[in-house]
Amino acid sequence: MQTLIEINRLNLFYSAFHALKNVSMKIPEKAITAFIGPSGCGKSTLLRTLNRMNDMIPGTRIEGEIAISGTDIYSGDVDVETLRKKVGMVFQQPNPFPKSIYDNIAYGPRLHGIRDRKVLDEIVETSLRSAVLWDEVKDHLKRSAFSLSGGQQQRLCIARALAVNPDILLMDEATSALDPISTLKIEELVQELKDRYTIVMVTHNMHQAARVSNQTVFFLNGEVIEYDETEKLFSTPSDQRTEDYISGRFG
Ligand SMILES: Nc1ncnc2c1ncn2[C@@H]1O[C@H](COP(=O)(O)OP(=O)(O)OP(=O)(O)O)[C@@H](O)[C@H]1O
Repeated sequence: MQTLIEINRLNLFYSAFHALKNVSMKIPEKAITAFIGPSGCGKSTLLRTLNRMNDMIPGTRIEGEIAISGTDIYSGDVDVETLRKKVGMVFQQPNPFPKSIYDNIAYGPRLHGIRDRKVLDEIVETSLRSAVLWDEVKDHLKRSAFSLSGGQQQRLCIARALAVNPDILLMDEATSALDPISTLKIEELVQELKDRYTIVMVTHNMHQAARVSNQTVFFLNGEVIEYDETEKLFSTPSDQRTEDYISGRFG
């Protein structure tokens, strides 16, 4: 598999607190990479570095390099808005805007200057289809996004992220607030999306990582202990600490 994201000796500090320690890894293109590890080990922090969401947290300092398609995203000439268009994000709690279903999806494209109604209609339909939500909402596009169930809202947020045509989709525990059936739907959706997008997901659920991802990264106390093909990491991990974690001996 081709590498899309390359992280090299990354260190991240929240003021004096050293949250990521010398992290290096390669994230393959058009595949699903899962971050696992106990609470507070740095999974979300690393995820947020990939579209520079940590820039918004005062006191955050970064050393090292993250290259996407060979470009260092922390170098001076990178435009953060363009980066975030290419690297979309979905959060733990579905967070639709207080707008209609249609306007949630059209929001990003409009922000990027698309005004033509026909073009917007097409983007709305394609994005909702990609998020396997179209059939459920096509007759009520003017309704508030809040009229949808939690699982539907999360698929709407995925559709909203897809509407600006990203290459990468970051998912931060995107199913942990959902019921098992909605979770399964999102897992199936993610499997479909991986043919077109590079997906990086943080999950607390090891079974989910094992079911869904191609590559798994195990974190402990801000360090990457190991990363490998998911099947290999869960069947024959190389580090005793990974073995202990996946067999439930700690964490
Ligand atoms: N904005 C912040 N300011 C200071 N410390 C932070 C901040 N965000 C996270 N941390 C600390 O950095 C460490 C890593 O946090 P992070 O949220 O990345 O872990 P995580 O593995 O995603 O945890 P969880 O699984 O509980 O979400 C934790 O010790 C956390 O308290």
